[in-house]
Amino acid sequence: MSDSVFPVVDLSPFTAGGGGDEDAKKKVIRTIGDACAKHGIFQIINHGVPTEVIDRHLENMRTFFAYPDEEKSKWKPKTDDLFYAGYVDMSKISQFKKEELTMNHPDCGYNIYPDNPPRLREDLLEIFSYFSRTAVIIEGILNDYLGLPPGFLKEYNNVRKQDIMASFRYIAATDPDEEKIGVIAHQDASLITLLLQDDIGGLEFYEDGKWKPVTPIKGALTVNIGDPMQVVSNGKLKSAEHRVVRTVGRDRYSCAFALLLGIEKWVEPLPQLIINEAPKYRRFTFGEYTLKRLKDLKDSPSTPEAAHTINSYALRPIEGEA
Ligand SMILES: O=C(O)CCC(=O)C(=O)O
Ligand SMILES: [Fe+2]
Repeated sequence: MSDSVFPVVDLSPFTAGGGGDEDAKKKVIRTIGDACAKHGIFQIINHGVPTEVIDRHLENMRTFFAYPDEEKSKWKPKTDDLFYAGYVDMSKISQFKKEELTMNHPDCGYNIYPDNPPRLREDLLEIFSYFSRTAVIIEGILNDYLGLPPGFLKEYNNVRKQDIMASFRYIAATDPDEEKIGVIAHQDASLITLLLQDDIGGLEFYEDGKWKPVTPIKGALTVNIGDPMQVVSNGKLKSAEHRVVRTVGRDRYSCAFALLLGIEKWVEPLPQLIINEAPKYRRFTFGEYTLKRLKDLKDSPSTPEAAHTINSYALRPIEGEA
């Protein structure tokens, strides 16, 4: 089904109506948890987001990003705040070779919905709510894999209004010899990220000294672990380093849904997970972490070592990492 090294997991025991059988659920928990411990990334099928909702979203984004600049510019963010919404041409302000349309959780109080293509707002709301449901299922699976009390992570991360969905168009490379990075290597600020990519490919994860591609599978979603999940799990689940490489002659469309913490939340190794081992990270608030990430994005640290990463919070050097 996929020649990628990352597992493809059938989520139907958790998504098919009527409740899956317990053994099938246990198997899924084990496979997903082991994948997160080893790679920090896996793909899912039968994840509960209907294929037609996914196809419609990609079609909407192809239509929207093809509009002239003056149309898209009508939907630019109105503030410079931490949280923004709407259309941004990242290639004009950063090293990212992409345009994006960002949507905050509908309850967050700040959103910008382009009025074309028609029904875009309803479609965005629909796919957002599907993604949210699937991400919370994965959070529950990881909760059980870690042996936490039932619903513990859901309770810890109990406010949903800071979640974000961003849809992207990566601009096709024109020359095989040009720099083809679309998004530089990074780890996510989410607990969990869901990624939808079209058939172009280009998403790569760094592991064992190599960049390894995630082969697109129609209708599948890629899931990766972000920094706060690595910390709360005391390093048991791995925040996966990834990047996007552009293709010559073809634009690439993708969409990321981030299950995020509130900025006031403390992030620290959970007490249940440090009974028999020392904590690997100091505690910090999600707000502190987010501000430092944003500063790096604006100021571009001169060396990779100067950049703020999750290792900045390590209490001692983490094995295998500089
Ligand atoms: O476009 C993609 O496939 C990945 C985007 C990404 O890594 C991100 O938004 O954090
Ligand atoms: Fe990412």
